[in-house]
Amino acid sequence: MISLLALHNLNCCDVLREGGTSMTSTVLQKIVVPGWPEDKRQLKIYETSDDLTTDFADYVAQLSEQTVKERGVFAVAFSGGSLISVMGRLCEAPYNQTVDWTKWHILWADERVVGKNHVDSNYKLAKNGLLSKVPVLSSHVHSINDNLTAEEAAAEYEFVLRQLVKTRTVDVCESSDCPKFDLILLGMGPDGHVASLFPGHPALEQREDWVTYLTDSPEPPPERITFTLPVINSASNVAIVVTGEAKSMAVHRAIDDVAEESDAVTFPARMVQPTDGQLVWFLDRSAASRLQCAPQLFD
Ligand SMILES: O=C1O[C@H](COP(=O)(O)O)[C@@H](O)[C@H](O)[C@H]1O
Repeated sequence: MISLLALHNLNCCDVLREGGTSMTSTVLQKIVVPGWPEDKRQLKIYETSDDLTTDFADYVAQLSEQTVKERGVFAVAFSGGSLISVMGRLCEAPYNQTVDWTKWHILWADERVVGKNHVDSNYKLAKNGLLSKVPVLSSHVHSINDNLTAEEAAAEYEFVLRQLVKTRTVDVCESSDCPKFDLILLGMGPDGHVASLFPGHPALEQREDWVTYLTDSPEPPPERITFTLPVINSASNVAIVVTGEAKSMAVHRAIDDVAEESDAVTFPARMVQPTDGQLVWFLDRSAASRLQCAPQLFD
């Protein structure tokens, strides 16, 4: 694994190069960025997608174990897209045996307003790719009601979330009064969208509701619901998983200090900044290939 402990607002980077002896014999590099607490923001870059999926599975399994010890449950929000195939490693040994799946409560950070059997359903993707292969309790899987309009589905999903917060199945963030998920898992589109928060879309500005809706998503299908930024940024842990060269420019705009000034407040992935929680970016080498904060990786 090539690992960077790198944070936003990079001015100068103190680069430590260490000999790595992981299973794939890659080199470990750390970029320590002044001004950012190392324990709050991490950027991890992997030589191969296999390295990434294994380390990501370790990360999720460790958070699950630690949170179940502390709270008795693990409240996690999934996204759809390529993230689910990365999560596939969790269905394999040792994770399928060692993770306490019965303590997981699963919601979706975003969902397409289509039937649960529809090819575009994020629920269906997760069910086929993970949930049908591990002993998660069906009563702990909180998917949207697919018989409603997008507006109704968002309102009902927020109601479900409020009930889970009342019972502290999902914790509460004291400072924002928002749900405080133990872990929110995000992918990122080539345009920088996370969950279904797209650049320039009013849903990105929503600060009141926990769950909002779109009927004009720039990417099909048009009708979606999504967690709002305050909910994402209130989580204890947020992971953003990005692979492939096609997203390298978006990765650069989301992370590098040289990104356009306006990106700081309009580029969705860059706006994921947990207030008190921890953020980890998981990138493969291709996705990281335009990162200016780490050119030495690609010498
Ligand atoms: O539309 C969506 O896209 C993003 C990114 O998907 P990816 O396949 O490019 O990784 C995804 O995270 C989100 O859940 C989904 O609804």
